[in-house]
Amino acid sequence: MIYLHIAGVLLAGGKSRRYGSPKSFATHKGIPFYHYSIDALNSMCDELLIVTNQSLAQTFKEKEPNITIVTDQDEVKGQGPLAGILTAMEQIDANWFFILPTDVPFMEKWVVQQLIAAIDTESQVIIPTVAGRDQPLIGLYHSSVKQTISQLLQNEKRSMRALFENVHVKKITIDEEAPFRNINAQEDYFVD
Ligand SMILES: Nc1nc2c(ncn2[C@@H]2O[C@H](COP(=O)(O)OP(=O)(O)OP(=O)(O)O)[C@@H](O)[C@H]2O)c(=O)[nH]1
Repeated sequence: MIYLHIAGVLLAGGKSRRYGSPKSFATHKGIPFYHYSIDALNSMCDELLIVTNQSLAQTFKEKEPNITIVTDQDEVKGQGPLAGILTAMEQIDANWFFILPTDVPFMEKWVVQQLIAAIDTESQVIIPTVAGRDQPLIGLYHSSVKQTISQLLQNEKRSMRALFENVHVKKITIDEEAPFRNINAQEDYFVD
């Protein structure tokens, strides 16, 4: 078996316009939303990285002194999730990058485990499909997609769809929907 170095990456550089205040630090059961993603990645990954923006970086540093915190690279700053993924790939030398967004407070470790178990030699991106919808911000990105992301952003193509048209994507169907609930606006957050 070949040893794979997997970096866990929290994407937390968004603006939370719809939510109205930084989603990362909103709480579920007294714990900040972002921490559920960190918990799911921790122990499944060889190292952790938080990619955020200038206005949140200091708070993350205070809350997580043992995790490396970076902000989007200047050339791609604020260009959305692909900017965060590219920044992580420039920062860390890993085979795979497990990406999670900051706004999935019902995320669970088994999701991370299941996707890592799907790693093979052909795929470059491995994402879940849940209730018929792809979840592009929850999944594994191989280091070989870095150049493609860089080129897309240089051409101001920021969508995950544009990336998926250019790389080998493997989709894993997952039946349980609960861990994938993401919170965009205040009304999205409720506890059953
Ligand atoms: N590093 C980084 N992460 C981002 C960027 N844009 C969005 N994200 C993250 O990607 C995930 C999904 O973001 P969205 O909810 O679509 O966008 P958002 O900016 O956080 O929220 P809205 O302003 O309401 O659209 C979240 O975890 C964001 O923090 C970015 O430019 N850089």
